[in-house]
Amino acid sequence: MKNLRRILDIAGDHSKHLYGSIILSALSAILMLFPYFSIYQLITLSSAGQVSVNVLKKYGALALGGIIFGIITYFVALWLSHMAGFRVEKNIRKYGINQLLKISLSFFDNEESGAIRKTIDDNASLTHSFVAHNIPDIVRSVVGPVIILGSIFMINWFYGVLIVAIVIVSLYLLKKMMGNTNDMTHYMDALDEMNSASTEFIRGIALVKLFAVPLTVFKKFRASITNYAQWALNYSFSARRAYVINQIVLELFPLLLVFTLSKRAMNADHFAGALFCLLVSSQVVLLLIKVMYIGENLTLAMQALDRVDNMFVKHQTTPPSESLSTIPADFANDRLSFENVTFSYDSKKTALENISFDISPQRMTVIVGASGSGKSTVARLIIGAYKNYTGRIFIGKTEIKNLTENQLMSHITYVSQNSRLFSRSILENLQIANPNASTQQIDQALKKACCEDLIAKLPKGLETLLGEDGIYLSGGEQQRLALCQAFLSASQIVILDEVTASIDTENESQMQLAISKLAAEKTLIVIDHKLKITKDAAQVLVFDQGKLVESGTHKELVSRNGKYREMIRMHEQTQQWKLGEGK
Ligand SMILES: Nc1ncnc2c1ncn2[C@@H]1O[C@H](COP(=O)(O)OP(=O)(O)OP(=O)(O)O)[C@@H](O)[C@H]1O
Repeated sequence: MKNLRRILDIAGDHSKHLYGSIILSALSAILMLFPYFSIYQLITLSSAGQVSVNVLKKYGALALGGIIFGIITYFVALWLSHMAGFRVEKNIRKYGINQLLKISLSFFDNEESGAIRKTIDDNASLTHSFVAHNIPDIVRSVVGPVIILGSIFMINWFYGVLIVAIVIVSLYLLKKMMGNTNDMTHYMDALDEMNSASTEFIRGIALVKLFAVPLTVFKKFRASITNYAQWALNYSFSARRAYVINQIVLELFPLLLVFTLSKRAMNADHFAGALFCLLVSSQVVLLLIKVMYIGENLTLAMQALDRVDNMFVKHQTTPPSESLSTIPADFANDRLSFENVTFSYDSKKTALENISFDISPQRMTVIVGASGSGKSTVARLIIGAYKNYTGRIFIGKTEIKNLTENQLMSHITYVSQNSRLFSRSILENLQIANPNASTQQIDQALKKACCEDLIAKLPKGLETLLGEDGIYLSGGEQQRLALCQAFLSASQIVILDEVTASIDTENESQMQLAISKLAAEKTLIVIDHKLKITKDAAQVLVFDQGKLVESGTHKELVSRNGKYREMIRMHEQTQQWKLGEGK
């Protein structure tokens, strides 16, 4: 009942379709019993010699009518349950997307996008099929046996008691057959893990072909299949004893009935009653077996709902205390400062250690360092993705721990090297950064972001739909449009995280030009390993193994014989090697 309530809540205004489906399924179960009732009546009447053509026609019509209307009402019930099922599926997806919008940014650091989509999609369609197909079946499987039992009691109380005893034992065994719920949870987890590993496998198959590597590199996929097989086996084995006993118990009633009949003196009335009970008892057996399978689907559907819920639980953002969050930070004019900040993603390794620095408003700060030195982690802490650091991060006098992610993100634009556009028109994509931007503002932003040539070559300019007619933009072009979004947005702080990392030289030079224009308007923090724009920066922060080892202007840092100078020297060397190779 609790589970039904949960599904009705998700169905929302379509719950009335579900109620309709339940009522019609019950009606269909009753109608489908009419043929048995007709047979019983005919045998009883024939023993009294009262069967005429008219009586035969009457009960024949009753049986046929029961079957026809039973089928029709069942189809209508299924139609209604499908309507409710689709709404439940839609609402679960909607819930998933709403949760994604509310969830902490750290969530996306830890979960693969493919796995998130699969969890929402798979579990939404699993719940859909339960609502659409299994709910009408559950109703029929419950109503049918109740009516059958009632009529058996009316005919012969002894048979009634016998079958009730069998039903009680069988229900107990059915519950046992659901198996160990713990095994079931592991089984579902293993299934999910295998699904995402298979997606990864399919994605990587091109690399396997290109480099002719053996398939054994997909150890994770193999391990996930073995793990799934193990849990599938564990789960099935945990139900096997109850399953076998239940099958025996369910076949018991017809056997006992035949046995009892053979012991009694038989008159026509007895014969009619016994035949009726024998016929309908097989229905009870069939329906109970159905309950057994549906019961398993119910557990799966409820676990599917739990899985969508649980995916988000540990990343739920906690709102800061009301009094502190209302203190306004002036993102345009205040300094951004780290005071003795230490942070680790897990207990194994410290990602940032005792970091302190000041970033001046409306200036460009460039963060450099080797891979894994902690550059992106600084950005993630500024946008509030993680709050479990020690030390303090301020914008002006406001500690950012006391601001919600939404408050922070409405003032900060974060562009990463993975920023991608939606499959909508370019204009719509740009308007995401500022829904009220005028045509003039958009034109200006395109100009500043050096995107005019990019738009000019598209068939419908700004109205061009991405993804349609095979129109796609390269990663570099998408990054340039992301910069245009940064110009358009009202954010005063812009963080560019390795935006030029994997783009071609033409896009890169356009972007560098755009970045220098952006630096004139906003507080700009650029994470860059190519060391190409450090000369224009007001400040360069040099990171090494989670520590801030140097800071200053490019000129100051070059004059010191430190880490930065070493990086520049190595960078120049690699450039020369490249040139040498080309000769
Ligand atoms: N989500 C995460 N969970 C656990 N550890 C992480 C996570 N993200 C980063 N790290 C670790 O934290 C350290 C700093 O990572 P970070 O991404 O900040 O480095 P980075 O300097 O930006 O490197 P890159 O230039 O390669 O992006 C590294 O040791 C990295 O392995």
